Amino acid sequence: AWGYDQQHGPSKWHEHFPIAKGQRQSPIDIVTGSAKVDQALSDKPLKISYSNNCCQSVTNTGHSFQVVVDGAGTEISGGPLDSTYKLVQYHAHWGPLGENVGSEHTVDGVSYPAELHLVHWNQKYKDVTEAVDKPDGLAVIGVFFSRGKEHAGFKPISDLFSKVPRKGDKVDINFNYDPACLLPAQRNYWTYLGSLTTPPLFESVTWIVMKDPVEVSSEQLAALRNLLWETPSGEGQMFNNYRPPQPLHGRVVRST
Ligand SMILES: O=S(=O)(O)/C=C/c1cc(Br)ccc1O
Ligand SMILES: [Zn+2]
Repeated sequence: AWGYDQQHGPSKWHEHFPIAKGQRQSPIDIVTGSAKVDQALSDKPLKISYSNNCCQSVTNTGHSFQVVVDGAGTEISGGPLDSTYKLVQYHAHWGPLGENVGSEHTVDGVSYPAELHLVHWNQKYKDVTEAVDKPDGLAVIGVFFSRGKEHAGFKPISDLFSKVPRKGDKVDINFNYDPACLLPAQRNYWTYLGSLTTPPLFESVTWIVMKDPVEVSSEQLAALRNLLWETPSGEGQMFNNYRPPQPLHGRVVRST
C-alpha cells in the first residue's frame, strides 16, 4: 500500500496510480508574481458557512488525523465555485519537529510547518463517493499553519490526537466545535484546478489556498506527532506526510 517512506512514497505512487504524472496534479509551488488577480473572484465573494455541531469524530487514518464532519449546515459557495459544496472532512500534513517543512503547497518556494485541508464535495452529485473523481467534484480549502502563539480554536482538536495513536483509532467529538475558527481572519486566497494530494490522486479538486497562515504553538505542532504510523523500522511518530510540489503544466493560479 502507498505511504511516504522511501519504498512507497510520492516518487513511487505513479506505479499504482498513473495519474500521479497527470496534467493537473497537486500540490504546486504558488509563484505569487505569476498569480492573476481575478476581479470575478471578489464580485462573487467566497461564502463559507459552517456550523458548531458538524464535527463528529477524530480518527487516525494511518496517513493523517481526520475530523469526520456531518455535512449538514456546512456549505461553501461563490469565488471560483459554480455550485454549493459541503464539508465532509478535514485533516493535515506536517513535517519534523522544529522545521519549516511539512506543508504541501509552497509559496515562492517557501514551506510552512503544516497545512490543514478542509475537504468539500459538490452538491450536484448524490454523495462524496460520486463526486470524488469528477473534474468539479471537490473543493479543498488549504490553510497554512505557522509556528507562534497557541491557537485556542485548534486546542480542542489537537488535545485529541493523543487519544487516537494508532491507525483506525477513533474518538467522538462530543462538544460543540466550529471549524471556521481554523480559518485566517483575512480571507484572501489563491485558487487553481488540481488534484487530491494522496492516492488515488483524482484530478477533481478546485483548490482554494488561503494566503494568510494561522499561528499554532510548537506544542500544538508537536501534538500532531502523538499520532503514530508504521515506518520501515516499526511503529513511529507520524510526520513528513506531505507530497512535494508537482509540475504546473501551464495552469494559471488566480488570486483575490
Ligand atoms: O489531501 S487532500 O488532497 O485534501 C485529499 C483528500 C481526499 C478526499 C477524499 Br473525499 C478522499 C480521498 C482523499 O485523499
Ligand atoms: Zn490533504
